[in-house]
Amino acid sequence: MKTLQFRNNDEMPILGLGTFRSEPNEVYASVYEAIKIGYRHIDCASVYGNEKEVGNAIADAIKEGIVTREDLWITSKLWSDSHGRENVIPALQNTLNDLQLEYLDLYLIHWPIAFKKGVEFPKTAEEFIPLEDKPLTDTWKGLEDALEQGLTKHIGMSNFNQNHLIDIIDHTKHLPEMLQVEVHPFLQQSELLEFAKAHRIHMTAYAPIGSGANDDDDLNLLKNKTINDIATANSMTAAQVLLAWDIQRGVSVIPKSVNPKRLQENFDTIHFELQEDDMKRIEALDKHHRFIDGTFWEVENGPYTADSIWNA
Ligand SMILES: NC(=O)C1=CN([C@@H]2O[C@H](COP(=O)(O)OP(=O)(O)OC[C@H]3O[C@@H](n4cnc5c(N)ncnc54)[C@H](OP(=O)(O)O)[C@@H]3O)[C@@H](O)[C@H]2O)C=CC1
Ligand SMILES: O=C1CO[C@H](CO)[C@@H](O)[C@@H]1O
Repeated sequence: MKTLQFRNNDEMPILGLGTFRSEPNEVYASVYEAIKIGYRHIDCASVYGNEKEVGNAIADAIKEGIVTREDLWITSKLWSDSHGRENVIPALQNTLNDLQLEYLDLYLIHWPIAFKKGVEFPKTAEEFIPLEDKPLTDTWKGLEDALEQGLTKHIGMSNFNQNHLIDIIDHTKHLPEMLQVEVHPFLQQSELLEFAKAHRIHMTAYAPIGSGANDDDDLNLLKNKTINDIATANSMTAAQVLLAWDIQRGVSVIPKSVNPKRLQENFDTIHFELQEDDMKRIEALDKHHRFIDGTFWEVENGPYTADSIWNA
């Protein structure tokens, strides 16, 4: 499998498994089956509420000799109620306990937003903490502590824009190595990708096949005519075209599925390559549309609107 190479020569499989909205009662089978298929990269987060079940699947796969810990690349993310240098390692320890691991391969700050301890999603303005009081640079120091203590091999961030990144890059001892953001043909993030590449920061695409959104046919990536025409011409499925497009741009993908057939279908993308013409046709589809639009951060008289988060 193609990999992304890190500064110390560690390699992350470019295709991994997502676990958001994989219910605790279905995520065990999804992760276990994925590992049997050949997935070696799993994307987790404490806020997904299923890390214990993910951990059970990983532990069983290791116990049964299907993989070793070293074969796997495990990513997790710091939730926003644990920003601040002193809160990072305790939060990471909880994740490690749940996942039954001694170390992560990659730990990310999930959002450039801080709120009070124990809050899952703020419902009032008072539950947020202004970044002036909990600067991202301070939280980043907590990730650096975790790195130096060997609790994670790499550190990075998610949902950060260029300004957030510059803030960290300008003040850090250990440079970030990964930026996880929403990427797909309707939100190509080309400028951010160029910026990241220029700073030797890899990019991972979340929601690479549209995050299950299917209310509006015009915004359904899997039903898009161009994607389906390319799929038919190349004996691929629409999902495989979407994943192959990211991979060919050097962007890692972490499609979520709890369905064995779709897990296999997504994994099989590694055998396909798109022609330059097809890449160009997909380039023309950008609509700057977000499936994870950040509206869930909007509360009455609160500090954020969806737009302000992306443009801060
Ligand atoms: N950092 C962040 O803020 C975020 C990170 N993420 C991460 O990225 C991962 C991927 O994003 P996610 O939002 O889950 O969305 P995806 O783009 O991976 O889409 C998942 C949806 O597509 C369905 N699906 C999977 N494979 C296929 C296929 N081959 N054909 C048709 N439908 C398919 C799944 O259903 P089924 O399971 O039934 O197959 C599910 O409904 C997450 O799971 C999470 O790990 C996601 C959002 C935000
Ligand atoms: O990873 C994620 C999945 O979606 C959540 C919203 O429901 C986000 O908070 C988060 O970024």
